[in-house]
Amino acid sequence: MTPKAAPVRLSTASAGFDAEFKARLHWSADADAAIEKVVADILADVHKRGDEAVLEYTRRYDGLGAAAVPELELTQADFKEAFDSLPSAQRDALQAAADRVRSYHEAQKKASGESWSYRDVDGTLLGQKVTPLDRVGIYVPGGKAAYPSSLLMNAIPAHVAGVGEIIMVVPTPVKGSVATGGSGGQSSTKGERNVLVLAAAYVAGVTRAFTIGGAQAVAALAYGTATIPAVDKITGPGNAYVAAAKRRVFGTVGIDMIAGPSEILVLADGTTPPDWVAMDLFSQAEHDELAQSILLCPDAAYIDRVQAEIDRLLPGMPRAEIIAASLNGRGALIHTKSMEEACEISNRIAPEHLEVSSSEPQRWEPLLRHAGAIFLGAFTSESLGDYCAGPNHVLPTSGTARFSSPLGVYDFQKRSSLIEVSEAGAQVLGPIAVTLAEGEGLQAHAEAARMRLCRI
Ligand SMILES: NC(=O)c1ccc[n+]([C@@H]2O[C@H](COP(=O)([O-])OP(=O)(O)OC[C@H]3O[C@@H](n4cnc5c(N)ncnc54)[C@H](O)[C@@H]3O)[C@@H](O)[C@H]2O)c1
Ligand SMILES: N[C@H](CO)Cc1c[nH]c[nH+]1
Ligand SMILES: [Zn+2]
Repeated sequence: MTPKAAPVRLSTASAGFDAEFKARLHWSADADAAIEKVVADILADVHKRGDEAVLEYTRRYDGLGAAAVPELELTQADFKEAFDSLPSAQRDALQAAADRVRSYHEAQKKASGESWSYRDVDGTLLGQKVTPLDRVGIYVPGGKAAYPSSLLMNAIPAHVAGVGEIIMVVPTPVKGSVATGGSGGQSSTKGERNVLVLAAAYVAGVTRAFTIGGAQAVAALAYGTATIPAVDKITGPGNAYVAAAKRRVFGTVGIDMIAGPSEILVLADGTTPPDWVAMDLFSQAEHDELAQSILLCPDAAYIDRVQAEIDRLLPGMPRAEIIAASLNGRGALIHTKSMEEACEISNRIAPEHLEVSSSEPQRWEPLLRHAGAIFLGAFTSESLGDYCAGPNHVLPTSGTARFSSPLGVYDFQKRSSLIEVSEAGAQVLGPIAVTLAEGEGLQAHAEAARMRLCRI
């Protein structure tokens, strides 16, 4: 029997609203002690024993047996074969999505990812040199579902940035292994390779790829092994083991972010068909029992209609159990006094995805300050952004949109300041530096500046 999904109903007019709202707001990324221990041990072991440890954990958690890590490497021929084997509709869709994601990120690079400089009147040059990372690792999740779209969202901006080598890791668990929800049964040499993921690697231009996952894959990328090259930065989403491992290797390598469960917030003025809104709430709820779907609306009768559509549509959903668990555990339908108040609450939540499901989206957009991605108007379903609109779908979650941004070309670049002081410029800057250096008691600094004075 299909479970019932009844997200909590809240009203900003009720006295207890603030407390109820806070209680279910953000997923806590607080360390789960058991996961932390497992991950710390895996990282230390891979650091010490390299390939041997990677093989052992891949057998234990993904049920995938191999005699040596090179057997776990996918080849360019595997990618091409997968691409060629796709039905033309899938091939075209993959290519179309990749083209749009590439165009968007090329525009992003043009707007904010180029070197720049200027000269003072005395000829001193100041600027910033932007360079791509040499080698990055992208984590493509593969435990419970396959994510070719996430592969495109990581590899394409890396490519556009000009990254030299893109090393992909993707688990290909054997059915019944721990990663697929089993208890880790028999090991086999045949994992579940997803054809669309391999084809996406072909379309996006991945350099090398290994069928490993979890903390052992993050460790291999961070520390390097005899077979797997160490990278400069690891990007991409993953489960709690992947997130804990990324947090721990930060410093040895860069990371993009720690992405928590998916979130969607729909800000509705009551003009969108309510079944569209119900399905949009489902679209993120179906990712994970811990995903969060919230509706904010000033029209109580409309909220009733959305709940009626939730009841009508849920039984037809293949992932109804997950959707119901997510909506019951973390969902909310919130009645606000006005759209203005709804915008204010949305800013407090700072959701990963924010849909402005309104006939006047441009009226509300200026009021919205914190969100990973903002989807304007009834036709802009969040799912279009997940696959093919163009912007990146790897976004800050759990309120971190207050201070961080979508994955982008800038995550695959770094910046160096450029300073070329002319002889005349040294006469202007020198006395300032001398005074400040002497104030700090740093004589060598002062002398270095002074030596360059008075030559003209
Ligand atoms: N934010 C985004 O853009 C985005 C996109 C796609 C997926 N996701 C999320 O990424 C996550 C993917 O999770 P997943 O599990 O399907 O795949 P995954 O690849 O992240 O994790 C699978 C790996 O976890 C490890 N593992 C599993 N159970 C373990 C255990 N008991 N002990 C030690 N290691 C263990 C295994 O090594 C396995 O290879 C989901 O939460 C999904 O919603 C997010
Ligand atoms: N919505 C997810 C990010 O929160 C990305 C995704 C991949 N496939 C479908 N959706
Ligand atoms: Zn999604």
